[in-house]
Amino acid sequence: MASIIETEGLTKSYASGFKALNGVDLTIEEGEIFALLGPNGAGKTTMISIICGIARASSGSVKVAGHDIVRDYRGARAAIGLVPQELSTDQFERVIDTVTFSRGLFGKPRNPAHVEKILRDLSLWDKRNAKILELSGGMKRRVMIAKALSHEPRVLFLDEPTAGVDVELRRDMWKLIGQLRETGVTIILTTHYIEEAEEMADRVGVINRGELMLVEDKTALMKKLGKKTLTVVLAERLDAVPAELAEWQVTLKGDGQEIEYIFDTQAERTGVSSLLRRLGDLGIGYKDLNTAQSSLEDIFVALVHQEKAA
Ligand SMILES: Nc1ncnc2c1ncn2[C@@H]1O[C@H](COP(=O)(O)OP(=O)(O)OP(=O)(O)O)[C@@H](O)[C@H]1O
Repeated sequence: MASIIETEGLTKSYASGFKALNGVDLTIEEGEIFALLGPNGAGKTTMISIICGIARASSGSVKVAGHDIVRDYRGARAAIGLVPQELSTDQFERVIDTVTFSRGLFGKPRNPAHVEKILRDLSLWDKRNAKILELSGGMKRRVMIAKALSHEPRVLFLDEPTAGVDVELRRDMWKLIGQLRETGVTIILTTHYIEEAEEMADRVGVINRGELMLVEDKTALMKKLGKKTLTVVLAERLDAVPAELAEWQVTLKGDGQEIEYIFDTQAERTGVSSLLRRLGDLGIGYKDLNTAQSSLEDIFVALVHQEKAA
């Protein structure tokens, strides 16, 4: 795969002297969905703003589709569609007009067929003549995406696409992002919702205090850093965890019907077989066993925690 965005040594110090980004090197491959995860104030918006040419880096460089964001701003910017966190569009304007106008801003010739396609893809065609203020929150967000796609960008930035939306709408948005990817658009999203990265992303970058702590393939990351939970479904319920199981630090779940044991998949000894042997020695029978991978959330919390401790 070819890269579509390359940042090198990206650093941003605000006028206050605060360093919001500190030497970020990142390459985004064309066609992938990349999730940038980080706590509040980590530097996500700062990073997007610099890549999109809205803010200037203090040092370092950004290339978008081969165009330097400073020396060839127009070329770089034309390759980018940005869906900002906040809705920013004239409330009294009609849907079709605002999308058509956005396209014009990039100097692209009128293309009603393209605008129609976007509106249809985003299920906004029936609402094309509605004023923005007449739309639901979810529709307004989709209008923002339609605007960002109006000039046929190769990369779409979504800054917290589902912040503050209900679960159903969030799922719709995920589906939509998946469909957009099918069209070949590279998608970069920032999010606080780990499940969003887990659900959507091909690769994940974790940023904290202006530094990119890791960039990794999502599944590899979950495997590498993840822990697993073993649930032992007991033949008979227990009132308490027997003292003989203390070394595994198991917990009793499901009203005493299950024992839960968390283990490190990478450890030389996971403790699983010794735990099962001990259960056998104690005459504790079980009906079923299952294991589950821990979530990206656990990984993320552990990472940020580790860094704080350091
Ligand atoms: N114009 C500015 N002047 C000074 N400091 C700023 C400015 N803009 C952002 N910052 C600081 O830079 C840091 C990174 O902010 P940024 O908005 O990039 O974080 P974020 O990761 O997007 O956070 P959130 O998830 O809360 O949106 C924060 O500490 C913020 O206070």
